[in-house]
Amino acid sequence: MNPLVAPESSSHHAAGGRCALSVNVNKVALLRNTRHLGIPSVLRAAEACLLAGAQGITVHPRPDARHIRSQDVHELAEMLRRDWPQVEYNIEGNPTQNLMDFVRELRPHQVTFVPDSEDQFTSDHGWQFPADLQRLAPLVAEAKALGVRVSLFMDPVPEAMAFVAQLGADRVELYTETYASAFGSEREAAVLAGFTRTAEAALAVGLGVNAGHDLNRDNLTAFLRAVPGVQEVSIGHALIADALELGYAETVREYQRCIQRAYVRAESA
Ligand SMILES: CC(=O)[C@@H](O)[C@H](O)COP(=O)(O)O
Ligand SMILES: NCC(=O)COP(=O)(O)O
Repeated sequence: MNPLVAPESSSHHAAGGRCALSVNVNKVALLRNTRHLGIPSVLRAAEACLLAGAQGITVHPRPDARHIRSQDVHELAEMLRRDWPQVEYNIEGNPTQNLMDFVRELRPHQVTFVPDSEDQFTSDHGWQFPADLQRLAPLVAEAKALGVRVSLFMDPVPEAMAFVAQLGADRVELYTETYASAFGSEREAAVLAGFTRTAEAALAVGLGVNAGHDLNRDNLTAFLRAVPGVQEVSIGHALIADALELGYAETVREYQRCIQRAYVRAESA
């Protein structure tokens, strides 16, 4: 299969340089896997989200294939290459497990390295530096040599950003669960300030900033207002849950409105 790698100038940003929305379709596959009927269709879900204005598709094929399977990763790559050449394909996973085979074969636009164990319930932490430097260095270099943008899943620790830059990665994906669980509580402002400082540190060393995990329609706008330079959010669990009630198209439009609201205030301030 031809690689999906886009020219360096292709940033896959939403119009106007705003944060792009990448829809994670893991949970569609999770439901599909409870029968042998092929429904709901992962491909049709991705297509409906793209038709409604999503800028990217994210998958996290776990080694136990509990949701996204190897066949899904390949079929999505083929569909995006054929029908949606401007759409970013982001594959997440642990490069010391099953991820690099997908990277070598499909060369997606972006790969996000996540330090999950094989049977992890869901992602719950980022890479630790300097401890993870040595084992990540050749994997980052290999993905980069294949022309794939590399993002590292990171906790909001400003001091760690220099290590990511030292590795030659392009972006960080800030692990936002701590923000999501603090949202609406007295801890929210302090937690959010940690994300702001981390994004500032990332930008200062030349990294791009992505974010994801437990972002939703309630907490997304406030996050984007407070955290500078976020280029992409990947959202799955809440978005697919919303789509069960609202449908894919209305849900994607609603998340895009959440993103737009973050910029309207900034632009009119
Ligand atoms: C890295 C990250 O935060 C997401 O990929 C999240 O782990 C989704 O994975 P699950 O859908 O398996 O929870
Ligand atoms: N990288 C985060 C992601 O893809 C989706 O996370 P979630 O919205 O399912 O928590």
